[in-house]
Amino acid sequence: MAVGPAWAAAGACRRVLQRAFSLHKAHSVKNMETTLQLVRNIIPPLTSKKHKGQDGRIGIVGGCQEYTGAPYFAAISALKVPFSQLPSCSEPPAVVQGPCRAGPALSQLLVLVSQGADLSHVFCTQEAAPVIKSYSPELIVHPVLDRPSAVPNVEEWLPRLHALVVGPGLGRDDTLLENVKGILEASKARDIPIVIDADGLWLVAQHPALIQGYRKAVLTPNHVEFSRLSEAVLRDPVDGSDHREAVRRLSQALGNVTVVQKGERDVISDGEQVLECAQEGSSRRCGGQGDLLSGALGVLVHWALHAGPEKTNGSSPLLLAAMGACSLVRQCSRQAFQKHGRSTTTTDMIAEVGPAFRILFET
Ligand SMILES: NC(=O)C1=CN([C@@H]2O[C@H](COP(=O)(O)OP(=O)(O)OC[C@H]3O[C@@H](n4cnc5c(N)ncnc54)[C@H](OP(=O)(O)O)[C@@H]3O)[C@@H](O)[C@H]2O)[C@@H](O)CC1
Ligand SMILES: Nc1ncnc2c1ncn2[C@@H]1O[C@H](COP(=O)(O)OP(=O)(O)OP(=O)(O)O)[C@@H](O)[C@H]1O
Ligand SMILES: [Mg+2]
Repeated sequence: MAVGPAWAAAGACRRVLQRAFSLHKAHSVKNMETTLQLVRNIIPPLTSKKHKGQDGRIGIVGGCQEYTGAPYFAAISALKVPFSQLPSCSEPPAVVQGPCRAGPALSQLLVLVSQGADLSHVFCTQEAAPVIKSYSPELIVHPVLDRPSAVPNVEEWLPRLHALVVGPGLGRDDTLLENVKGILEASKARDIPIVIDADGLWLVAQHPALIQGYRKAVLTPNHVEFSRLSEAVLRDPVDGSDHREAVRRLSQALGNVTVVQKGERDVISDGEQVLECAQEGSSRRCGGQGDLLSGALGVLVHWALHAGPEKTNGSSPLLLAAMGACSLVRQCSRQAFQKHGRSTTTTDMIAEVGPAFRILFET
């Protein structure tokens, strides 16, 4: 075989590409670390002065006859995202022997730790409610979504909710979707941050005006949901060769609604900036990981908007929240996979939320 100039040129080209890739990688890692530092800023401090519910009451709109797991995963992950800025000691909270900073007494500290991230409400159909309740006594479950009075029933709770996650396990029944339209309108009127996932994205693809220009919305499409949305909104097929530009375009076309495209790397944009989350996760692709992301994101969106510009240093709060939630889920996936390998399920990942949070945000 002739090994001549063509081979040498190919080698040189490969080296240039490798170098470019590693530079890009190093740059992304640096950017990610800078962004994660800002994410740490938005996490509310743990104090004994706060009351239950003050750091996040999250509502999940979803759960029907077929899907009860998805709203449970979203709600329990919202509940498990812990308060941060715990005592500056290395032990995990479960084994904290006493307050490490002058502050709350041990009993108070343990109460606060065990509260996790306050309260999670699930608004689901009547059939789904007892099932979801039976998964966890910690969730507050409202069997209202298929009632004619669904919208006013949910509206009653809106003044007490800090963020809404719409879509996990919602299904595509027309009556339910019609009710969810009303819930979205009512939530927007109250300026409540909204994370939209799964069948909520199906609804948005049918009616993009529902969310158009609402700057407190974050959409979290997977690969298929992203294509569906892009085709509905941009009316042309997705350019698979440039994920970053595709996500930026969709966000911009929706009036700068934040979009998180989940995948091998998560691509996040508010129509202006584009971030990538390349936190190491795992190759295990069990169902429910996206639900974990949407629930955690509900909490982080609230924290980010609440933190104020001095904490976010001019960055978009929703981009920071998205970067935080994506990193957290991928870290959970990595840790769960280290323990359970191919048998990892989303339940194993939920058990990692606390430890993963500490590794990412409390170091
Ligand atoms: N335990 C529970 O209760 C859970 C309930 N869930 C709930 O289910 C509802 C429907 O949600 P969904 O994600 O299954 O949506 P949908 O549009 O029907 O797509 C399905 C098809 O799309 C494809 N596909 C998917 N991803 C892809 C990818 N990355 N790359 C390529 N293809 C991909 C794939 O097609 P296939 O490979 O089978 O041809 C798949 O079959 C929703 O309410 C959700 O919350 C889930 O949250 C999970 C846990
Ligand atoms: N190829 C991949 N490699 C590593 N991580 C991935 C990959 N694809 C998705 N993820 C991660 O898995 C999580 C869920 O993304 P996924 O695309 O599975 O969502 P989903 O399809 O909506 O999940 P669900 O089953 O909950 O509906 C995200 O945090 C994402 O970063
Ligand atoms: Mg999903």
